[in-house]
Amino acid sequence: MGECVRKEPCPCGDSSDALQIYEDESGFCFKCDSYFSEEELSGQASPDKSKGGSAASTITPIQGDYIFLEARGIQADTCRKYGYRVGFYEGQPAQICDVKDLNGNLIGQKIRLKGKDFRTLGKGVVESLIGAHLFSGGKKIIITEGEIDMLTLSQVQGNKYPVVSLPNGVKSVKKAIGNNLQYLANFEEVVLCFDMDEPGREAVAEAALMLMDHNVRVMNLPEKDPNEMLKKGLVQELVRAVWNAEPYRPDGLVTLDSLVEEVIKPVEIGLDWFLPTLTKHTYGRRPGEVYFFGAGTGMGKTDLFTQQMAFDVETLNKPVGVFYLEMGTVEAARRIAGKVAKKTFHIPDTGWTQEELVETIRQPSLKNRVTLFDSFGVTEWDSIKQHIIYLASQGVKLFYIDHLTALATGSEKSEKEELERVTADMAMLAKRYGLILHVISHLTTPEHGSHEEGARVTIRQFKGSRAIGFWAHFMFGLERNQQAADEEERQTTTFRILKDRYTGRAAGVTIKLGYDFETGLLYEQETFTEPSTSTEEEEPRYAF
Ligand SMILES: Nc1ncnc2c1ncn2[C@@H]1O[C@H](COP(=O)(O)OP(=O)(O)OP(=O)(O)O)[C@@H](O)[C@H]1O
Repeated sequence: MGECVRKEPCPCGDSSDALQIYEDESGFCFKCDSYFSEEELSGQASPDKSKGGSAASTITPIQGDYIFLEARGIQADTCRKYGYRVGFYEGQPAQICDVKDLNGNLIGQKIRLKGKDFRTLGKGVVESLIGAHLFSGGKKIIITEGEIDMLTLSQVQGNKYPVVSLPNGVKSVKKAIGNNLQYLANFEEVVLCFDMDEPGREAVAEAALMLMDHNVRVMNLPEKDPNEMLKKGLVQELVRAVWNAEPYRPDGLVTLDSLVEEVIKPVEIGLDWFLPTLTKHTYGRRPGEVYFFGAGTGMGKTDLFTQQMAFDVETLNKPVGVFYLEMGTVEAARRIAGKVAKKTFHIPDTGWTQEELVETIRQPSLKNRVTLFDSFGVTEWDSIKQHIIYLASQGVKLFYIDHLTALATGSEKSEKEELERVTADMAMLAKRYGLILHVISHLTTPEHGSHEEGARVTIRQFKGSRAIGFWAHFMFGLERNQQAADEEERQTTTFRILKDRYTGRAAGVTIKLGYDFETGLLYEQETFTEPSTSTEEEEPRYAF
């Protein structure tokens, strides 16, 4: 570089002799803080920013007029303040916004053509914050996603307070904010006001991470963006949103304070089981929970499931999704109808008539509320999960899956690994969509005796017990001695609560169930009866 040999006007457009030319014909401008090589000054190359300073542009600015942007509700004065004009670009009507560096030198322009077609003139634009040259520091600065929102927020505050825009929407957040961290440190608060959509929220998280050393606040709007609010006349609400901007907090963290309203509501009782004693001990079934049932073979797991879903559709009026992976849909439908009609429609010659079957199966409560999965041999969890998500989108919240063990076959992973994956995924699915999943699991052989002859069911006998034990909200076991000499004993099932995550109190509770061959129904042998509550208000239930 060497000595300054003369002074000249800078290409940044400053007319004074701010550009010092050195012996090697390179130069430095004290106005725009830019270094220019000899080639740049002789017009052969663009400025080298690595040597410090910003890249003053040599673009030929597009001209235009400052007018009232009627469709947006933006006044001409606001446009003038930010250099936002209406003119023509390449023969098309265009909105043109000047982009200046912090010294006020024009470095480029943003052009908005019809149909959200944006053009950028000038290289440094993507690293700048539009409008930043207007504000050197202060209490707070708002950063918007685009120029129109910037103009909107400035205008609703009387064009008195700092508002700047990302140069190229949310995709420019990294460069524009990363390049202006020092500038933003001149403000006590940085308020982010990006669009209220997924990309906007992601950009907030990205910006907040870069602005960790700054005091970051985030605006929340009832509409998609500030200009939408201005167009709807929600000016006061918009100004209020500026003042109500909240400190940035990553998703997933909530203060107790923000939960107070929810917490003080009465605790809700879940959906009833068909077994009153079970409802009493579990406080019902809650959205987001997964229940696992284990028993030996032929013990009545599917039967119990079928009775529960018949209760759901008939008594609770709730739709159900049925995933019986080892039973045909026709047989499953007959069994569900049987539970509703108290007839064993799946067994011939048990005293039911064809008319009864037809009448039952055509009941609106049944035909409209039961959706069965026709597996065609498909037992992959990922496919079944998609069907569950689809049904959830149609309003089905109660699902019955018989059985988990079938879902773990056919995977490249070991059965244990696959069971762990599927079980964890089920729990996430239930939580995410607020579903209730009832899942049957097979058992390993007990150390002593046999399940089919009444051996006790324990948690560790469930196939995939580690994962099930971890993710299940409740685990239940069914025990019955199918070989007992006494007929009543053969039919009596001990329903055992093995795990209770909700209160911990029900674990160890057993309920004796009898089985009526005529109706094909399970029933509690000693039903728990609630003391009379006729004078009390009804307990709140999950709106489900
Ligand atoms: N307590 C009971 N007493 C007598 N029979 C019962 C009892 N519970 C269910 N059953 C009958 O036993 C048969 C087998 O029941 P279910 O298919 O429900 O058993 P499961 O445990 O699901 O069998 P699997 O291990 O084969 O899946 C059914 O016909 C059912 O109606």
